[in-house]
Amino acid sequence: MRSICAMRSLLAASTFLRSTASSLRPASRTLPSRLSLSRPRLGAARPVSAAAAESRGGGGSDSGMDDHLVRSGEIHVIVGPMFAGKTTALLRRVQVEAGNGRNVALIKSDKDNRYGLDSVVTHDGTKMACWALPELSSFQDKLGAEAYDKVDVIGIDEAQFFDDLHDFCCKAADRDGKIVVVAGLDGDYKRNKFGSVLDIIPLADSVTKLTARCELCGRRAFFTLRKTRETKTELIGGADVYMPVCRQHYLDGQIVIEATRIVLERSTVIHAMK
Ligand SMILES: Nc1ncnc2c1ncn2[C@@H]1O[C@H](COP(=O)(O)OP(=O)(O)O)[C@@H](O)[C@H]1O
Ligand SMILES: Cc1cn([C@H]2C[C@H](O)[C@@H](COP(=O)(O)O)O2)c(=O)[nH]c1=O
Ligand SMILES: [Zn+2]
Repeated sequence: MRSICAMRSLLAASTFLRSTASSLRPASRTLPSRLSLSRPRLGAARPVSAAAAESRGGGGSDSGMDDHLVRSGEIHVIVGPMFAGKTTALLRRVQVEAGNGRNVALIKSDKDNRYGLDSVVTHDGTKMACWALPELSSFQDKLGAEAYDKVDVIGIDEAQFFDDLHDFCCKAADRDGKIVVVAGLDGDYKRNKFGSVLDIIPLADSVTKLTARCELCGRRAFFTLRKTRETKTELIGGADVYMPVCRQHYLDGQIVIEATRIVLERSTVIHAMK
């Protein structure tokens, strides 16, 4: 009996909280055209803190209400092994958004110097101009506050190389109302999680895991095999160093690599003893 009463009071409390919450939530509405010109994407408006509104340059509106409204941000994550089409998907999404009149900005890690630092380039040569940055926190300063405020969509490539990915995505989507599209490796060549990519899954609206084709059998490839003996986690490279493989060929590859390592170590010892 006591538990039924407790359940009833919990239900009553939750009904109260729900009705209070909906009365606090502003109705979705169209922003003034002055804003919609530079910010065509109008998601559901929702409250933000005064400090957040201020940091977005949120002052200066006519109604006073506007200072506390911001578009709802989004985070979309694209993961998979190398050669799966992550960068292709990212560029396509960013180009569609730009075609819809949104202001877009593309960022990649400056660690990836494979094709120079001024553009993101796919493995089959499609290119788009980008900001190559050492860390995401420098983006707002690089762009300037005014330009940052006008950006609707932020694309991030090679996300595994950014240590401040989680913090940046939180701020960009939750505080600043940006659409953030993130492409990166979920796992490294050892199939361990890579950088902070997996840490942003709980923040995401959508997660897409792409697959490549196994270079050895043509089946779906979920993993990236490193072809060299280098063991550091971060090693920039393309098809010269890596290949996409299915589960079976990943495991076979690990056996071959391990066997090679043992043979090479033995021959070094034998050579030293001579
Ligand atoms: N083993 C491979 N070597 C070189 N290019 C490949 C290989 N497999 C696929 N590709 C090409 O790479 C393209 C995907 O490139 P990209 O979008 O840069 O992938 P990701 O960002 O996931 O590494 C494919 O459409 C295909 O043309
Ligand atoms: C597996 C793996 C990859 N890398 C590097 C190699 C490339 O420079 C990028 C991945 O590029 P892509 O756009 O996904 O093809 O990451 C690494 O440093 N360590 C690894 O284990
Ligand atoms: Zn295979």
